[in-house]
Amino acid sequence: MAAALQTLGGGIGITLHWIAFTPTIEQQATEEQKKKWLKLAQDVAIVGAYAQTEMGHGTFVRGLETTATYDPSTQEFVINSPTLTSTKWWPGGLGKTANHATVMAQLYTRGKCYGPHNFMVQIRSLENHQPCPGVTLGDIGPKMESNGNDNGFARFDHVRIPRENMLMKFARVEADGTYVQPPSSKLAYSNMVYLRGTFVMSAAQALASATTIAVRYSCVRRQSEMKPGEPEPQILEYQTQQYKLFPQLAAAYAFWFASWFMTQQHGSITGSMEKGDMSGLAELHALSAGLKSYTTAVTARGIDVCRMACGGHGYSHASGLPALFGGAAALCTAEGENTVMMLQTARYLVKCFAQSQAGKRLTGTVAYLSAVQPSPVAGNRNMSDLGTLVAAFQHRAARMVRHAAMQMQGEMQKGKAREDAWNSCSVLLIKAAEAHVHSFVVRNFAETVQTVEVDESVRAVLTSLCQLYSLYGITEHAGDFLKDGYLTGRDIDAASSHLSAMLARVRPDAVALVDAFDLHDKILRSVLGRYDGRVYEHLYEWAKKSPLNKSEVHESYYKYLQPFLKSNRAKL
Ligand SMILES: CCCCCCCC/C=C\CCCC(=O)SCCNC(=O)CCNC(=O)[C@H](O)C(C)(C)COP(=O)(O)OP(=O)(O)OC[C@H]1O[C@@H](n2cnc3c(N)ncnc32)[C@H](O)[C@@H]1OP(=O)(O)O
Ligand SMILES: Cc1cc2nc3c(=O)[nH]c(=O)nc-3n(C[C@H](O)[C@H](O)[C@H](O)COP(=O)(O)OP(=O)(O)OC[C@H]3O[C@@H](n4cnc5c(N)ncnc54)[C@H](O)[C@@H]3O)c2cc1C
Repeated sequence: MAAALQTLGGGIGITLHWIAFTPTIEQQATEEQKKKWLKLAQDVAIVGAYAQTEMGHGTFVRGLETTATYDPSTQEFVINSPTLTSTKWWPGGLGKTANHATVMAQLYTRGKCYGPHNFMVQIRSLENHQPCPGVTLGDIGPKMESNGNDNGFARFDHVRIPRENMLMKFARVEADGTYVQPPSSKLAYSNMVYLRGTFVMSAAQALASATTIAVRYSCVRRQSEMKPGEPEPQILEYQTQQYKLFPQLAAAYAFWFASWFMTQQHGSITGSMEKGDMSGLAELHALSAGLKSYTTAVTARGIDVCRMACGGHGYSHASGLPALFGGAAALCTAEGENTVMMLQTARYLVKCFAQSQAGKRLTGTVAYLSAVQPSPVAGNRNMSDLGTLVAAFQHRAARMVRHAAMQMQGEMQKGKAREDAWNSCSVLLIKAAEAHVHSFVVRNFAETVQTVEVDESVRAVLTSLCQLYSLYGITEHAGDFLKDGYLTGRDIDAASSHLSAMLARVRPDAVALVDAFDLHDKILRSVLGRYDGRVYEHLYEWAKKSPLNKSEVHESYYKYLQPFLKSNRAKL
């Protein structure tokens, strides 16, 4: 049933039921509430949306305007949309599919506001799917991509729900209206941390799909003459084509491994939180926010590189690449806009740097900030050694975090308020946070290829891929490594030479590396990326099925072109 709904498309969007609505019940409902709603959601006996974003606020959750006001006389919450901008706007499935929603609203009780909390609201009748009394629903209209998903809007006109519909695992409102504090006010945001973590795998899978399509097509496509008189080569023989595709292929593996770490971290830290230990929440938030931002941004850019590497046919929907790009572009905005998320990571790094300056030994993903020497030790480094490459990325990140933090401290010493100093250093802060996440991805990639249980021949290929990913990062951001002399120009030249060698070394395994993603044609939905490589036959068949080809002479000829041609000819 769920699969059927999933593929129904055309105005039916059940994705968010699975990735946001159901996990919110799992993470924010009490055991009692889970008994009431979780199985209904898991069996798709109800279909839900995660209704947090409003027309006027998506990023600034504390600025949301929807209200949930507790009425102790009836022990109900009154859900209301007080302004036009408080209209819930964007939630997937909200327009036409969902009959329930978890609604994020400002909680008021006894005349005081306690900030955003989640509430379960039935929005459509289970009998006839009509909107419930006081609820106005609709679709927000065509989008860049994913138009099968009915991202919708909702307005609430003093809709009453039982007190028990507030998801009360962390915070509670008693029958008399007493508010009971949660261990952390940010626990109401916990499902966003979870979802951001899943975006890392979504990015990896999207980049894996795009590189599968582009690498396979680059073995089918023959074009031009590499040597006069010789047959047209596979375009994958061109070094420029390898330089376009193999770093994206390496990034797909890097992000795949990063998502393994993210999943493990999320499970471990939320497990500790279940026992009351909140100490890991800040690192989990910073890591999920930074990884989500970094991997989705690189993925969206990488998919477009793959699209361009396929020439004209890459621009056709037959390739599957425009749709992949549109989906990946959504990942850059949804679940926390990328800039805002990277600034959250920067906020955590500045805090950790200050702790390190005060003598605290840092642990976890920021441990290197304590360990890295501020003064560079230039010298002829072995740029093919993974340890050397990891150390270079950590040095770069530590230097940039230190620079941004010191810049901010300097602004405040000149008398600027902290918020103003933050804003005037935020570009530096973003770059430092990106360097931090990049160094994490490189280190995690290197540790994974060195420890994963695979045949040694496979380890050798993965090691080459990790070297390629790291060397590409160093050459693309050479200035960051040269700035304090940690790497020399000779090191950068060596990195470029090794990168060229890695392109040639990965070439023989490129098809095997994309086949290893094991993406069925039905998932890839790409004529160019077909497993059987029969691109041209299927491209022609695909085009013939275009709606425009239903008639030999399209009706637009008779309506527009014919009279236009006629009147132009009459003037000759
Ligand atoms: C190719 C595949 C195609 C698939 C296509 C799919 C398309 C996408 C599918 C749909 C999914 C999308 C669903 C959604 O978008 S749901 C809505 C998502 N919305 C957001 O993510 C909102 C983002 N904004 C926020 O999270 C917050 O407003 C904020 C930006 C983090 C700011 O919060 P706040 O103002 O409260 O906090 P401060 O910045 O002042 O920081 C205060 C301290 O709180 C800590 N903090 C913040 N957030 C968290 C958290 N989540 N967990 C833990 N701690 C948190 C922060 O670190 C500060 O701590 P400090 O100690 O420094 O004070
Ligand atoms: C495909 C898709 C699906 C979605 N699904 C859902 C869903 O199911 N449920 C749901 O609730 N929401 C959903 N959303 C909404 C999404 O969560 C928001 O769009 C997202 O959080 C961004 O918020 P915003 O739209 O307010 O952007 P804004 O924050 O208005 O972004 C505009 C610009 O302002 C900048 N900016 C904002 N704040 C700051 C700051 N503090 N510092 C620096 N720059 C800043 C941003 O960087 C950005 O450049 C979806 C969105 C999309 C595109």
